[in-house]
Amino acid sequence: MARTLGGARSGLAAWWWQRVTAVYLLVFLAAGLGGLLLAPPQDYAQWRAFLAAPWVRVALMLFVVATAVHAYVGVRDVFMDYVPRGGVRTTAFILWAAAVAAFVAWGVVWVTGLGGGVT
Ligand code: HEM
Repeated sequence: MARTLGGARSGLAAWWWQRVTAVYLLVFLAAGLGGLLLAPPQDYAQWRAFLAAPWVRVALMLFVVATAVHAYVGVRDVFMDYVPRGGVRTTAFILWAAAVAAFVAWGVVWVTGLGGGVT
């Protein structure tokens, strides 16, 4: 019984994380695209200053993390629903986790390098 409840809770947590991250992704994209359309940086110097602003970097880093959590949970759930338990499913989990980890590593390098941060 306890195990059944635990399973239900972890499924609920995954469901919650996927929706919370989906909301952030939608708000980030709408606000980001809307803001850039309304007041686009006019030249290279303005783009650099914009991308170097701490709040922009925090928002972009959250975007990378939210995308990673959202994509990891969502695709993992697809594997759990459609791939039978066993070696193939385990291999799929490992490959997918590695791909998402690589994406996060790339995102960290990308965001910290914006505005000439690593030069
Ligand atoms: C900016 C990017 C993205 C946005 C705005 C977005 C948005 C959403 C939204 C609104 C949902 C529905 C959530 C709900 O049912 O309550 C969803 C579900 C989902 N997303 Fe994303 N998503 C994005 C990127 C991704 C990526 C990169 C992946 C995987 C590689 C992904 C995989 C999924 C999966 C598997 C589901 C669940 C579908 C289902 O349960 O039927 N999403 N997404």
